[in-house]
Amino acid sequence: SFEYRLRVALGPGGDLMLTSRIRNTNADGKPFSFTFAYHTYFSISDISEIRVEGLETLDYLDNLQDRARFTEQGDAIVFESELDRIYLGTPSKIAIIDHEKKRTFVVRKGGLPDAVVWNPWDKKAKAMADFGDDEYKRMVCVEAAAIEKAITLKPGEEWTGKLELSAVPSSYYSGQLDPDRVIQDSVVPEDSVS
Ligand SMILES: O=P(O)(O)OC[C@H]1O[C@@H](O)[C@H](O)[C@@H](O)[C@@H]1O
Repeated sequence: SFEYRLRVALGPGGDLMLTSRIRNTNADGKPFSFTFAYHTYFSISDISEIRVEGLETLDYLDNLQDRARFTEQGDAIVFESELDRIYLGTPSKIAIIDHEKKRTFVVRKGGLPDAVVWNPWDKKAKAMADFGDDEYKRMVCVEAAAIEKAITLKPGEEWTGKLELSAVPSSYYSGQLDPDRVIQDSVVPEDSVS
């Protein structure tokens, strides 16, 4: 058995912080193992136009190919068909850049080494009962996760997994891959950036 506690905090600027704590409450001395993902869906202008940055050059398991392992080759993730991947050993910040809406979502995480990126595209969207046929065009799912290596807790041990989501106004400058810079540069006029 286990105890799960979720702390939800909304910051003054609208940032959302989720803190999950899971404790093994087994009385019989047995360990408890689990995998974890915050299934966060982001509202975007157009799935064909956005980029996900921060996962380039990383290895991923492809859920559409029996979790075969590949290495990301692009300088950002772009979407042109169904995609369902588990990126491994990811940095603590990932950016979802929506040029059309001039908005960047920044995902910050702790205790969660992996990141799932998912969009069902048209065929799977049609097959899902709780998902509109066209809704895949305006969403992307980026999940802070611990999947490749299950977390194992001894009795009494506790694990903490944190997620922080923020939306910042932004223009996308080609080649700007660091989410830190996206935040800092978001107020800099476009013509002052080389
Ligand atoms: O409907 P949910 O629980 O948000 O899950 C959606 C997707 O979540 C992802 O984590 C999975 O990799 C996908 O295969 C799955 O379809």
